Amino acid sequence: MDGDDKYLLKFKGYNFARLFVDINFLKNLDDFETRDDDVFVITYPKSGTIWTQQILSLIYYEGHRNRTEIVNTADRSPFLEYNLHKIDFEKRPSPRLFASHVPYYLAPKGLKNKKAKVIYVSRNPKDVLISYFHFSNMLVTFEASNNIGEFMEKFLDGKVVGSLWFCHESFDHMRGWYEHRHDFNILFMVYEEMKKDLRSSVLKISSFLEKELSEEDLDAVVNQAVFQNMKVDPQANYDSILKNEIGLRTKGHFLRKGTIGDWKHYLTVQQNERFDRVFQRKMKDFPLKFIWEIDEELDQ
Ligand SMILES: Nc1ncnc2c1ncn2[C@@H]1O[C@H](COP(=O)(O)OS(=O)(=O)O)[C@@H](OP(=O)(O)O)[C@H]1O
Repeated sequence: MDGDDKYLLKFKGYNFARLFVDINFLKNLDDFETRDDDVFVITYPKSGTIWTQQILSLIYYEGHRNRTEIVNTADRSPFLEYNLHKIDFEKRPSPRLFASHVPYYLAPKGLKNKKAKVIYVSRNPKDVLISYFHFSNMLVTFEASNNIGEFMEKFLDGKVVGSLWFCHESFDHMRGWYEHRHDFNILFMVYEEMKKDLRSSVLKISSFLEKELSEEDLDAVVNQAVFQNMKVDPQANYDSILKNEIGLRTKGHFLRKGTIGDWKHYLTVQQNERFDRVFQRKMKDFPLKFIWEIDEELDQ
């Protein structure tokens, strides 16, 4: 364990957000008791976590879909390792929904019984970078950077919460989960595909969860998971948590832009080329092809 960073806590090679994490919980994470009907949304930070949490909560809770129960998504689908509201996970009724940023090798070993479900969401790392830059500068609990270039170097070095997006030996996020996919009951989702066709994405998720939705329910899920609606929904937008529980350094929102290709507005030609070089070097033998270059601006 690494002890000298104000913001990062390195545990077994992976950087956690020091101010939100309970080290004793981490030490026992391996043996965390999973249930066969648990569902975990797993992501590298800024890849569509709260979006997928919202979709799961809408699929599982009728009272969320029809808005008869007012419960924050953060409490319906809490973070495993960042248990802000000190929820007693053992006392939660099944099925339990969780979100997590852990790499595959730190996931509770119970997930390897392939009963509990994992939904892994990935996003174009350039958009992750831009989203993460804004998020880190906005919150008092993350280290701020003076500019994108400075943040990019931390990101490429894995000196951020979540460590490396890229592949580097075993300490990477995306490759680890992908290469060990046969050990888990896992569905891979891609932010850009969700953005392009939310309805099909919700159907894909509900089918993986073996939760059949009526047309009316499907409409309700899609409608409440659309960016513009989530952004103004206090149950879903985390605004209150950021402002009242975490603390803002500058004004902003969790649901910032929710677009594809925002990196094009921020990275210089040189920064983009450097990013591409690192990407090509580290991902050259990665078998998945990504569809990140959807020009969403044309669709809006
Ligand atoms: N409904 C919907 N549609 C499209 N995009 C959405 C949606 N909900 C959240 N978001 C965007 O996801 C980004 C936040 O990622 P995470 O939820 O993974 O963040 S975190 O890791 O949990 O902190 C953040 O991306 P940026 O807007 O690019 O910063 C959010 O706006």
